[in-house]
Amino acid sequence: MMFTVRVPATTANLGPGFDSMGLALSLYLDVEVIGPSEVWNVIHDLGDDIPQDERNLIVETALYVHPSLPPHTLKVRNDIPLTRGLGSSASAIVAGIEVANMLGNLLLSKEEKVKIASIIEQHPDNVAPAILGDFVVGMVVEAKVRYIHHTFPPCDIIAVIPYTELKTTESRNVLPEAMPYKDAVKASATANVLVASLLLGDWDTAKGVMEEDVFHEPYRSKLVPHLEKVRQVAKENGAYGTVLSGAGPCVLVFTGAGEGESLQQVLQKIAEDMLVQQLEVEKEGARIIHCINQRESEEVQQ
Ligand SMILES: Nc1ncnc2c1ncn2[C@@H]1O[C@H](COP(=O)(O)OP(=O)(O)O)[C@@H](O)[C@H]1O
Ligand SMILES: N[C@@H](CCOP(=O)(O)O)C(=O)O
Repeated sequence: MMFTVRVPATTANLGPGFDSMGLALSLYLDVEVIGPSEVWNVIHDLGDDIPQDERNLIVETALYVHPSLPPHTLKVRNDIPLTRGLGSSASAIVAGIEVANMLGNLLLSKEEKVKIASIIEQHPDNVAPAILGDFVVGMVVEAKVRYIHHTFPPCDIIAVIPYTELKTTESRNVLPEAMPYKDAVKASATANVLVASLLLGDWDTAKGVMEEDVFHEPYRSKLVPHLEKVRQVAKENGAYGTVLSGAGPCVLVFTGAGEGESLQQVLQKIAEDMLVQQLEVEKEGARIIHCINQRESEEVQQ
């Protein structure tokens, strides 16, 4: 069987929803399963740091889900920039689950995929929207995964993506071990109001709290000096809100539907050394975009 798995990029946190909220975006990782081979072989152009054998995250995940899976050759096409805060590692994990599901004929449900991926990642904010599409609010506590999947309210989204890397592990290392009770109550209240307003499509309320995160942005801002400048210019131009995408360094700006193009031009002027790109909400999530069984594949080759 030959098939291609497509998995979208994601943005996690949306400001106050640290480790809990995420949104699927219109950049994609495609993994084509070419056929059986003697050893695992991953063809890609992602650089020498990304393994091409069974140590590759996609294969590692597939073997975690189905340890006796026979080796295959995979071909990767990826327009999700790595280590930028757009969920490339989560997409690779989800692709691995989809590969195992198809090759092992496991018939996993979406819920089972979300559970497996969230336990691997320890937080569902990237993997759940990568699997389900659109907007997900979720949690993993002691291997229990709970989530709500919902439509994100209409808006335009601009991503400001530096050409420099910031590994998620590095960006998590600057976070504190604990926070005072009073701050935790404020952080929770802010996230609660944000999620309630997003679920109701109430941007007026959402925009008041989106930039009020207490959990992570205050600690990470020193690693992403462009966040404040982008936020200020976006606000001057009427945007709803600006947040760090995942662990950064990408910054996302949410603005009114139809206003993205002009805001993109303004932001490109102040972020000349970065990629400024308008993205859509990806509604569908991970899927098989192309599949032919062995017989059809032999017929194609004749
Ligand atoms: N397509 C891929 N194939 C294999 N490994 C990948 C792939 N995409 C990402 N990764 C792994 O994930 C790492 C990036 O993860 P991380 O630091 O969490 O950043 P991101 O915000 O992009 O998820 C890469 O350095 C690489 O090890
Ligand atoms: N909640 C996590 C999300 C990391 O997302 P990524 O796209 O940067 O991998 C965090 O903020 O650390």
